[in-house]
Amino acid sequence: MRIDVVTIFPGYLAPLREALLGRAVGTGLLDIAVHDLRDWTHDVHQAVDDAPYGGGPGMVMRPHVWGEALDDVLAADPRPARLVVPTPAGRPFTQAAAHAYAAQERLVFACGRYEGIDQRVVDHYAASMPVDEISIGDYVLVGGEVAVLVVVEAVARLLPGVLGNPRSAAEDSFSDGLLEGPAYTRPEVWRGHAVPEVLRSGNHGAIARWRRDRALERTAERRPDLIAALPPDALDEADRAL
Ligand SMILES: NC(=S)c1ccno1
Repeated sequence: MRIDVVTIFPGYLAPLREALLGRAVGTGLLDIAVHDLRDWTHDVHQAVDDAPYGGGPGMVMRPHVWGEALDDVLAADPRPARLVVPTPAGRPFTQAAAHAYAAQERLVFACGRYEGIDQRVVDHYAASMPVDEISIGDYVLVGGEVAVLVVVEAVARLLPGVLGNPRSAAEDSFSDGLLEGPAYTRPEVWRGHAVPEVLRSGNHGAIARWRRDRALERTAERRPDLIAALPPDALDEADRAL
């Protein structure tokens, strides 16, 4: 997979070269290119924003700079790309979306700043390629860069070969529509808190049942919306008896 990120703060994306993502790049599983939007400005001030039509606070990022940048970035690789624009006004980015993105050959991220990118940029490219305006949560950041780090990590870990144990991704929170339950490791007792006995029993059936029950309880308590969204056949008789 190739990932391009266009931003006015390339340094914000440095973590993409670290740890798991850095190894994925090093082994060729991931190809990441970060581009400075200001490289496509032509004025001495390298202006990328201007006052909003209709008035209001803040500045809006100028369409012609973005158009020149995205034209060049998209033309740099023949693989079909999906343009992804993080914005508080976007559709929620979910684990399902992460899996969908992991199947893409190429993702191009446009990082907005200020009050965002002139809407005509999204509208223009949406006429010729898939474009997603996505949000990582109901809060407002200073720009899209941090959201890109979140999305790229959520996607990259799903790529074959990136995680040491592929079962980790298969048993993620949300993989079965539920939150993951609690996890424990040694020592058996820590500051008077003992590991649940069933986890030390070696009874794999009982352990699986206990883990499922704890996941159902946690999800019902913290995210009842996920329970409500489960398909009718998702809960078996034992689940319903909980
Ligand atoms: N919530 C998201 S994705 C965002 C982007 C910029 N500010 O907030």
